[in-house]
Amino acid sequence: MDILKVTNLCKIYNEKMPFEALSDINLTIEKGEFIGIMGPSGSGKTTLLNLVSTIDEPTSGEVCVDGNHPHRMNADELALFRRRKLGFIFQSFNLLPTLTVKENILLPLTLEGVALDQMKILLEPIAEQLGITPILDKRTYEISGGQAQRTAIARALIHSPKLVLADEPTGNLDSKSARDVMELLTAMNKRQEATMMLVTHDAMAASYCDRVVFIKDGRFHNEITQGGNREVFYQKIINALSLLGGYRHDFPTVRV
Ligand SMILES: Nc1ncnc2c1ncn2[C@@H]1O[C@H](COP(=O)(O)OP(=O)(O)OP(=O)(O)O)[C@@H](O)[C@H]1O
Repeated sequence: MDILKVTNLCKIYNEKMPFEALSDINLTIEKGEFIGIMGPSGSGKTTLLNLVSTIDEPTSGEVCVDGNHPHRMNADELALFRRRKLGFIFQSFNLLPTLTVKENILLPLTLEGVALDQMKILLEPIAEQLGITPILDKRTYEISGGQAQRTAIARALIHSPKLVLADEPTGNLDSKSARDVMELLTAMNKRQEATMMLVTHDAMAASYCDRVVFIKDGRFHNEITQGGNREVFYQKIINALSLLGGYRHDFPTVRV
């Protein structure tokens, strides 16, 4: 079953000079799949994420999430669609500093008016799985980067969204925390059958995905699948990136 279907997606930015940032992108993500999107700087990854997350409008083409066409919705429908169907994980965590870890995680349920006892039932297992039960009452400035990202993952998943969108989730983490976060994301992907799309420059992070799609100059370039061995997949990703011809500094060749 398709959770995300992107059809002939194009984006032309139209400021002083029209610029085609995304051309004719087709992408299908099946239920439970964990997909990475990679490509050199300026290749259109953020543009694609912004169109799928409905932050921006396509020039042409379709985005379909779980049978819904968000770009055909009015503002109220779109707000509900984002809240119910999507989960977001950002490089900068985007937690609210005035709230505790627990309040941050519960935010999607609070907005939906979920009863307190139901919130507790949903919170306990996810906090346990992510190892953040002891810090639930802390404020976000009292926790580490790795703990902040685990909090953000809990918030993104607590309402069981159809599609989780992650934008460089390891970008602000040291390599140990980055690895921990990717292992947790993979575990949550498997356990909750959460469908995930991750945009990253980091080959280590991408090696946790089931499939990596490469884009270049706004166009689909190629894709590779993991096949069960993450170390081998990491090497395949590094090879694919070198063939893509991005700038050397784009792609850290460290850490498996
Ligand atoms: N608002 C905008 N107006 C005009 N051009 C834009 C706009 N946003 C992005 N672009 C251009 O579109 C292209 C794709 O940008 P995008 O941010 O999607 O790339 P990216 O692959 O995410 O890059 P990076 O890895 O550096 O974040 C780039 O050439 C960029 O300069």
